[in-house]
Amino acid sequence: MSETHAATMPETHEFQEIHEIHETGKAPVTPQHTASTTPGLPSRRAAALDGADRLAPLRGLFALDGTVYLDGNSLGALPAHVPGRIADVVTRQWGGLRIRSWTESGWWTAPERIGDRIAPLVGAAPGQIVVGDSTSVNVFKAVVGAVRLAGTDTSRETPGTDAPGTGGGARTEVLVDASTFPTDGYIAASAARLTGCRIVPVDPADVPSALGPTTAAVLLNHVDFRSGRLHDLPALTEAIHRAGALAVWDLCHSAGALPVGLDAHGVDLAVGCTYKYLNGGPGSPAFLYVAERHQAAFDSPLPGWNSHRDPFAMDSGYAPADGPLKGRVGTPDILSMLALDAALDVWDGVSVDDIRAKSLALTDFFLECLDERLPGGLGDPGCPVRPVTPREHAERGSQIALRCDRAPVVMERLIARGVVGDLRRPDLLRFGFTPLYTSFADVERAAATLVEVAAEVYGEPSGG
Ligand SMILES: Cc1ncc(COP(=O)(O)O)c(C=O)c1O
Ligand SMILES: Nc1c(O)cccc1C(=O)C[C@H](N)C(=O)O
Repeated sequence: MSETHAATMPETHEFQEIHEIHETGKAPVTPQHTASTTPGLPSRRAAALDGADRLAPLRGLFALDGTVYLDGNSLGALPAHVPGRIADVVTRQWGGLRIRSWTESGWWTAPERIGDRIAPLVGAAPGQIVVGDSTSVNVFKAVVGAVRLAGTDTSRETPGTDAPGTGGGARTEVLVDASTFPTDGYIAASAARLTGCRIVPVDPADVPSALGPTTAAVLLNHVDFRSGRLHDLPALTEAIHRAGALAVWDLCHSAGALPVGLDAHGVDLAVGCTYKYLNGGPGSPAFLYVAERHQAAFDSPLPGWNSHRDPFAMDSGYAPADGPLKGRVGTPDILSMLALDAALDVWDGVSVDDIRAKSLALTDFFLECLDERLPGGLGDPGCPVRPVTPREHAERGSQIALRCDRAPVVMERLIARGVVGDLRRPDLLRFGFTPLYTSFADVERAAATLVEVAAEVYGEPSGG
């Protein structure tokens, strides 16, 4: 749990102090901050960048304090209107309408309705995304579903009865990103065992050479959760298809952060969480995309009653619904789902291309500020932090990860000074940049505080 602890919010007095700096432009003088280099006011450059930023007004839609919040790649900030909407769901819909809300408040159809709201953000036409369950559960549905679509699930009671059957049992490998977020690796390994496949961990760059006639499916992360590296979804999907296999993408770190183009690039299945860049709240439900062309043959390994063609027939025999509804399982978590529904309102009229442009400008500016302010710059051999996120825009997600051998103490002190990133053990500092609410002034303050903390920590005997 130490990562979670490292991301704990500052104590109240620290909040107040930072708030004061922000509001008055003057750093309060305390023993800890006497020699602070934290700029009171943004530089002209940061102010100009903020002045020219057409997404800047969206910041006002979020409940933010004086903290610089750079952890939206783990848990997005709260859109300010969500508590009111949830209060209405609880008191009027649940409290007043009670069971009538399943129909009158649209509860029953929320998974596919909200899926259609997420669709344009990931480049999907309506009718292909369903919201519900966790990302982990959706990885299971997608990987087993992909292997079945490849026609190679050797463990099925009636093999080949309703799958296209392109492999005739020959496609027995599932390739998985070797540096994947752990849950994907665990679940894919279990999915492979259950379908009579073998799991093959592979570096995403080596996927083209690892593909072959035995590959059934490939599970990849669009953006690596540690390094922030963006993988080439169009090229990898194409290579996977050339080998006759199916591409399953985990979009947790790209949905809401950059254009994905699911339909345009012919992705087969995809999953993603909604609590990072989509700001759906802690534990908000994940989403599952099944490309329209696969929906008829998609055979969910979790065919719960909510995916039945006529759930209230309470039939003992299973007959799947059409379209994305096949991805549903059991009763949706309505409170979380409707918090997400409300949170998605901030996207009305927002272009994902604008989000991407700002994301790259924010991460460029962060690196630029560090380069200017760290003695010798980021390239100096003695520099205490080294970027592991690629500099090339085409390979960068919306976070910057810095390797730092004293990362735990550096992140603890950053958080104590109101700059919230997170730690991935043993030596990674992660900073996520959510273009909807992060300003260039925030970025500058984060960089200045990091320079200040690094000077302090590296001026002390190690172990401190
Ligand atoms: C790439 C990736 N996949 C999956 C998950 C986890 O999914 P779940 O929603 O099941 O906790 C995360 C983050 O928690 C993630 O970063
Ligand atoms: N899902 C999380 C949670 O329930 C608790 C703490 C962190 C998370 C995360 O999302 C971690 C995140 N996927 C990561 O990139 O590290």
